Amino acid sequence: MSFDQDEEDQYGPTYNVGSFSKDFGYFDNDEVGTARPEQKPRILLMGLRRSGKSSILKVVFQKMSPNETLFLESTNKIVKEDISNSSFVQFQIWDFPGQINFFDPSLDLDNMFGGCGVLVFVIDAQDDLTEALNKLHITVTKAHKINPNIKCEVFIHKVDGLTEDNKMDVQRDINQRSNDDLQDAGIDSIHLSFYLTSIYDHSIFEAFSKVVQKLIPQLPALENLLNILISNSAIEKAFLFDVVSKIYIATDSSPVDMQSYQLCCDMIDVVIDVSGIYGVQDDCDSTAFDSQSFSLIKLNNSTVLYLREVSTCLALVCILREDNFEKQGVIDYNFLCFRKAIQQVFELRNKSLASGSPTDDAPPVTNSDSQLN
Ligand SMILES: Nc1nc2c(ncn2[C@@H]2O[C@H](COP(=O)(O)OP(=O)(O)OP(=O)(O)O)[C@@H](O)[C@H]2O)c(=O)[nH]1
Repeated sequence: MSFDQDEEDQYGPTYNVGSFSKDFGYFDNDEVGTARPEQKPRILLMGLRRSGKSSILKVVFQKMSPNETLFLESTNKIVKEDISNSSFVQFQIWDFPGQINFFDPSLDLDNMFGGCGVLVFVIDAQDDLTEALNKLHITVTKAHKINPNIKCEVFIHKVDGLTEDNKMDVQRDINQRSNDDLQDAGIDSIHLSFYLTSIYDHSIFEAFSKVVQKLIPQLPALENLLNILISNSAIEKAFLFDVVSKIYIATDSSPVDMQSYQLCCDMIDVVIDVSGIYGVQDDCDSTAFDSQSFSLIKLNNSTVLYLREVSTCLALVCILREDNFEKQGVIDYNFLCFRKAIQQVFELRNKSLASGSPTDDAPPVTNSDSQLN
């Protein structure tokens, strides 16, 4: 695998996001049911100028380091980014220029908002909020009028510059004012979700994980499978990761704490880096990983991090107590059942993509396959 791609290669439209390129050979691509661009769900990134939209896109999906975003130029036209990392992670992101004017007659709002899955509105928490809140109100009301199914997510961004108390105050303020504006306008059918984000920590990855999950109709089936896996394997927490972007597409239903998520992200970094250096031999067709690949890290607090490859660019990362890992055979057997079930969900999704009809169907999930502990 080569890390020395030139700039153009790195950020051009054909760039395969992340240090984890497909030619790495981690996975075989047979399972990727690639959707046509027009079939892909769409995420719109909107907000005032300099609020941080392009930085978010570059940091999460193009592995730009946060410091490099200081040199980003203003976006002056809509930038469309195709994300096709795995069967579940397929969507388009449209990055809008901050100065977009919804009253400009040349703008095709129907095309912009119609058929769009999620609208992410970015607010710079370190800037004056009034203008941002006005723009948020105009944007969500227009979007909702055209597409009542659109999900509206608000990133309260650049919170790295705020103290913990300040963060809470700003979130409460934005939540209150934006909902008051909607109520004053007599609109109560728009639900806004709020996230505190920064590109300088994992918060932006966590927030984007939740946004992407809203585009995955099979999410309840994935969560159910993870619940069954952890309860039968004495696992504390399990994430299903898209290893390219490090967003998690599903987790079990126990609450996510930031520290566990960061630990799992760091583990993926370690695995990718070590594999990138030692995994692939030059001029050789052999791949760094195959379906038997796994990684195990023991921490000095009697906790184990366990990573197993699931399918194309998807990995299961679990956190469990060292004592419980003594029954690794049971965990591995349960994992194989889990992977088989995930593949069935994949197949169903691919079938629905091929027929062009989106479906919420997922195979019935039972825990009869999993071996009880
Ligand atoms: N402190 C801090 N700065 C950030 C963060 N995200 C982005 N920035 C900075 O904000 C500035 C503007 O970022 P851009 O990504 O260009 O903003 P934009 O919303 O795309 O701007 P337009 O293209 O003009 O609409 C850059 O200098 C970034 O480094 C963050 O989480 N924290």
